[in-house]
Amino acid sequence: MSERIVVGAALVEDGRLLAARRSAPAELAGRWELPGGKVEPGETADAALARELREELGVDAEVDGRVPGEWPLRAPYVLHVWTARLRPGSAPPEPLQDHDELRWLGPGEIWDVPWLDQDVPAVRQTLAHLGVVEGLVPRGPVPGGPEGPGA
Ligand SMILES: Nc1nc2c([nH]c(=O)n2[C@H]2C[C@H](O)[C@@H](COP(=O)(O)OP(=O)(O)OP(=O)(O)O)O2)c(=O)[nH]1
Repeated sequence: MSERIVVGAALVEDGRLLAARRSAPAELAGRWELPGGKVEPGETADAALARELREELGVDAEVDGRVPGEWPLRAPYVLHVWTARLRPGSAPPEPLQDHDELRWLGPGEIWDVPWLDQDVPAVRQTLAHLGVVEGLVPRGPVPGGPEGPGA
């Protein structure tokens, strides 16, 4: 079966990254992810992400650029991450669909939430990317480093 893309947003505001806690399905509920969803046939990735953010969070977001890399999810899905920001005048994000809690995580808080296992390398790479463009850099041990989880 051919690969299908799930797009996740690195939505950043004031140097903080938005994380969303999944409410379903049961095996993913309670774990945190980058909001987003599946790219539908015929849809571009950035259009899909803007649509998902509108549906799930009620926001008007501008999708910027892709974070290099792709991360395997349950086959046939792979996760791509794009940076995004709220457009001026957008409503603040609310957990309307698929999520029951949202958190804006500052640089020292990124690893305070239990991300989905498969998101850990994606978030780590996203931080490295955002560190360059946003000054959002993690402090303390980084998962995947010598002492962290997800190595
Ligand atoms: N959105 C998102 N989904 C992720 C991430 N990590 C991860 O494993 N997933 C999984 C959860 C789901 O099985 C799948 C995405 O499905 P979804 O339920 O968010 O997408 P959707 O809104 O298009 O779903 P659907 O109900 O229309 O089928 O990818 C992530 O960081 N963001």
